[in-house]
Amino acid sequence: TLISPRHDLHDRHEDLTFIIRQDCRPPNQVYDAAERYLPTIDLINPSTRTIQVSKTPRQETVKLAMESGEQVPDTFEDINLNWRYVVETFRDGSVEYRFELTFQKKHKEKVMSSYLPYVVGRAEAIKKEEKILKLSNLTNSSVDLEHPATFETIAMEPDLKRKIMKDLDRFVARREFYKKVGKAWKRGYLLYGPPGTGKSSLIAAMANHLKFDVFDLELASIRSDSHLKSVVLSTTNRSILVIEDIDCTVHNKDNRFTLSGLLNFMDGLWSSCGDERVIVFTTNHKDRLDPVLLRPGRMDVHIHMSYCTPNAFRILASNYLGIQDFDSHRLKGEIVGLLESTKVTPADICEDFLRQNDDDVDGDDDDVDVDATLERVVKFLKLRKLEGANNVDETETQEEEKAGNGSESE
Ligand SMILES: Nc1ncnc2c1ncn2[C@@H]1O[C@H](COP(=O)(O)OP(=O)(O)OP(=O)(O)O)[C@@H](O)[C@H]1O
Repeated sequence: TLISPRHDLHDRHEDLTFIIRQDCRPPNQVYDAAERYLPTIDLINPSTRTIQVSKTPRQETVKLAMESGEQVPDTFEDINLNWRYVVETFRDGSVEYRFELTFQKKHKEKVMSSYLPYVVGRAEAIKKEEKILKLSNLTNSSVDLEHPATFETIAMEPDLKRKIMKDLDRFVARREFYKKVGKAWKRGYLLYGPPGTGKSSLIAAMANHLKFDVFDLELASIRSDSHLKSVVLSTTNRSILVIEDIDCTVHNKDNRFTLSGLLNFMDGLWSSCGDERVIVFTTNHKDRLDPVLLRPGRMDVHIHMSYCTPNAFRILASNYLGIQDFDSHRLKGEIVGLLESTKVTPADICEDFLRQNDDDVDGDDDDVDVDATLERVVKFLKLRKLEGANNVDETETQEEEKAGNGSESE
């Protein structure tokens, strides 16, 4: 129906409503902020009829959220505001999610310049406190990252672990430094090592440590520079961008990416993504990467994820079997010797430990027979050694090194 302008002018409204739609690319920050902020004001008021309640296994408390059609009042300084949440399904099956924020028109300026920035700021602060992180593969909507790996549970050399945590902490604390030296506030990591050594677990531990979201950037689905740009723009600051298996990308069958295409991609990635980003590349074969990819500035820190070392084994034994005093166990020497001469990944060890639990017919995980378990581990390692006859070469230890000649400005 056409409404005549005259009619419209006579129809005066004291109230104004902002429509805040959920947009995916780039995301509507105000929508995301409202989603986080509103549960912090009392969602249940005299007019509330229904409310969403949820809790994931890792959340400590039950979370409330507005249900479609429900309203929540808020006050800011002397302004009364009303939030309404609407989910609308259209004939073509598409669904629109939106917040409607209504207030007296005369407060328009203040709402724009003070209230909405306040809401966005509060949401940012809440996000930093939240333990639940988002994991997104950039093609589907994001899901909560429920990966439980933390630096405490991850099995790797304690020294390397400390170095990585220190590097991450220093990176997030150095906004001013990056600004001063005119460097983009980003940090690139290359995680390399055989499958099952914990590259994905380390990424989750990094995200849990920094409380950053994780975006999995599937290189194979990138069609062009502009597509890359729009995908990268849809990711948020304070996030980890993951590009897995970069070696496969250059060497895959249909040759989708030439080396120069990949270099363009990486440079585009650095220049188009926002501040406070960690970019993680993973590969199972660092030796297959062209050295130009390893140039400083593209990947600042290289982390070798190695086969299971005795130190890593200690951590897994403590996590999975509750063994705190592995060093005083009679089988320690034999296990350490086998680990040092056998290529077995932490994932293999985890699997073997889980098998022990499965064999526990009482289903009583707390009551692990340590002796029997470690004896079985010895058997497993011996079998592995025989099967492979592929002993670890001397250089295969976990290490951390700076890219190139360490030219990163400090
Ligand atoms: N270093 C580790 N510390 C703790 N758990 C580990 C470690 N490495 C592997 N695991 C266990 O093995 C499983 C598989 O490991 P993960 O997926 O992290 O390895 P990956 O190196 O990323 O392998 P891929 O290259 O195949 O993706 C994990 O879910 C975790 O349970």
